[in-house]
Amino acid sequence: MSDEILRRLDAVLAARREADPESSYVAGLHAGGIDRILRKLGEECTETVVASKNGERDDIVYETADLWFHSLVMLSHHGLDSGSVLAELERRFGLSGVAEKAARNKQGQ
Ligand SMILES: N=c1c2ncn([C@@H]3O[C@H](COP(=O)(O)OP(=O)(O)OP(=O)(O)O)[C@@H](O)[C@H]3O)c2ncn1[C@@H]1O[C@H](COP(=O)(O)O)[C@@H](O)[C@H]1O
Repeated sequence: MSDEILRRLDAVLAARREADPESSYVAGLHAGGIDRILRKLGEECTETVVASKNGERDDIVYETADLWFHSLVMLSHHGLDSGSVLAELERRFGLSGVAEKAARNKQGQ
C-alpha cells in the first residue's frame, strides 16, 4: 500500500467525525463512541486471525485490510492518523540500522 492512500483515507476519516451517522458507516462508528469502534476492531482482529489460520491468501488480504481500516478509524477517534504510526515505524527502522545498511549497499560501499 502506498502511503498516499493512507493519507487520503486519513483525510476522509477525519471529515467523517463531523458527518451525519445516517449517511456514513464511519460517522456511525464515531457516533457510537470508542467502545463501538473497539468492539469492531476486536472483531476484525479475530477475523484476521481466523483467515490466517485457514491460509486462504485472498481472505487474509481482505481481512487485514478491514483490520487496518478499523485501526485508522480508532486512531482518528483519538485525533491521530496513519502519519503518527508511520513515523514510529520509521523511527524503529532507523534504530535497527537496517536503513543505513540498505543505503550503504545501494551506494556500493
Ligand atoms: N475502506 C473502507 C472500509 N473497509 C471496510 N469497511 C466496512 O467495514 C465493515 C466490515 O465489517 P464486517 O467485515 O464485519 O462486515 P459487516 O458484517 O458488513 O459489518 P457490520 O454491519 O457488522 O458493521 C463493512 O461494513 C465494510 O463496509 C469500510 N468502510 C468504508 N471504507 C472507506 O471509508 C471511507 C468512508 O466511508 P463512509 O463512512 O461509509 O462514507 C470511504 O472512502 C470508504 O472507501
